[in-house]
Amino acid sequence: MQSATTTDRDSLTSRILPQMTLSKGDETSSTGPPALPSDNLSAEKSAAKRFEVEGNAIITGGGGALGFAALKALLEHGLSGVMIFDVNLTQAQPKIDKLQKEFPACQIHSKRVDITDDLAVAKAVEETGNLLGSVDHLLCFAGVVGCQHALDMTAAEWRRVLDINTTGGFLCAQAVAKQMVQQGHGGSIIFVASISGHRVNWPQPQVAYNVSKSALLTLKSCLAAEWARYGIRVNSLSPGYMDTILNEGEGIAEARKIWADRNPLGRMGTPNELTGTVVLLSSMQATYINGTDIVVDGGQILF
Ligand SMILES: NC(=O)c1ccc[n+]([C@@H]2O[C@H](COP(=O)([O-])OP(=O)(O)OC[C@H]3O[C@@H](n4cnc5c(N)ncnc54)[C@H](O)[C@@H]3O)[C@@H](O)[C@H]2O)c1
Ligand SMILES: OC[C@@H](O)C(O)[C@H](O)CO
Repeated sequence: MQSATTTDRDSLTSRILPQMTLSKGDETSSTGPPALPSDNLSAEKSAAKRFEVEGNAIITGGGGALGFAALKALLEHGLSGVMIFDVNLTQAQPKIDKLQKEFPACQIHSKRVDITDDLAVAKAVEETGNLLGSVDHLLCFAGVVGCQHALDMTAAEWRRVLDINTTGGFLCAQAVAKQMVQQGHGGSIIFVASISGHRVNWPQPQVAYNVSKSALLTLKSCLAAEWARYGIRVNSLSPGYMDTILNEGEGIAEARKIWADRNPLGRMGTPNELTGTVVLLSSMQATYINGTDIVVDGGQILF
């Protein structure tokens, strides 16, 4: 049997799918998958230049350790403008101001946004589009961890973790995808999942966290399949144990030792060891990478 052509596939899709409610740009994208990105892969672009990151980004949790390291790396690779959404910018704002001085040609903005608030997210994404001229990348770093035994888990704590880590990611992706569809030239969305989405953490009990990250991996796959027709690539990365404030605090010293002992490289990772993957997925080198997850864990999940 012959495989379905693009036209067959689109006609099938339009019969089966409910009507999309996206307004501007939707009709132009409904005739088939987007063409290859203009001349960005042409021979005159050197291999190094293909790692350049074009356009503007929203980074949720950009005030945190991993999000901030990613932001700096993206600026080093050519990002034009950025808006950080973070619920707590108190510690981060002086670092953000310093970064603006290091990269005077880039626009670096931050906004206090709770990513679980759908109306606030939609408004903030629209404002960002108006301010920067476009939103071409979304990187979802905002997240929280919680360590409770399943038998002690309250409904409120379960909902808090899922709401921030999973629903918050969906709300940001949906608002940004609507903006990207209107812009008409696609974009890149990256969720920050975790090795916790792939397997159960040890020794800490983290049922809500693990479920939230596992759901994020499925969310990434679903959106990658749905939004490729708009030129939007959706991927995720799964860090292992990184040395950030998320993994500090009372009583965690023993766990840190266990994590390092069970890692083939014998140590936790640093925020900068994640940035290469962030740049790769955001760059023109990744135009055919869609719906995948990249584990950056020093081999933690091998043991
Ligand atoms: N550090 C690790 O070992 C590790 C490993 C795997 C995955 N991750 C994931 O990476 C991401 C970043 O981790 P990190 O180590 O930088 O942690 P972090 O605590 O330094 O940063 C998280 C940021 O998210 C923000 N945030 C929390 N709730 C929010 C909300 N409702 N709205 C907006 N912002 C909110 C926080 O204010 C903070 O700035 C998280 O999603 C985390 O689950 C971390
Ligand atoms: O699985 C690794 C991370 O997601 C995280 O650092 C850890 O589980 C938090 O305790």
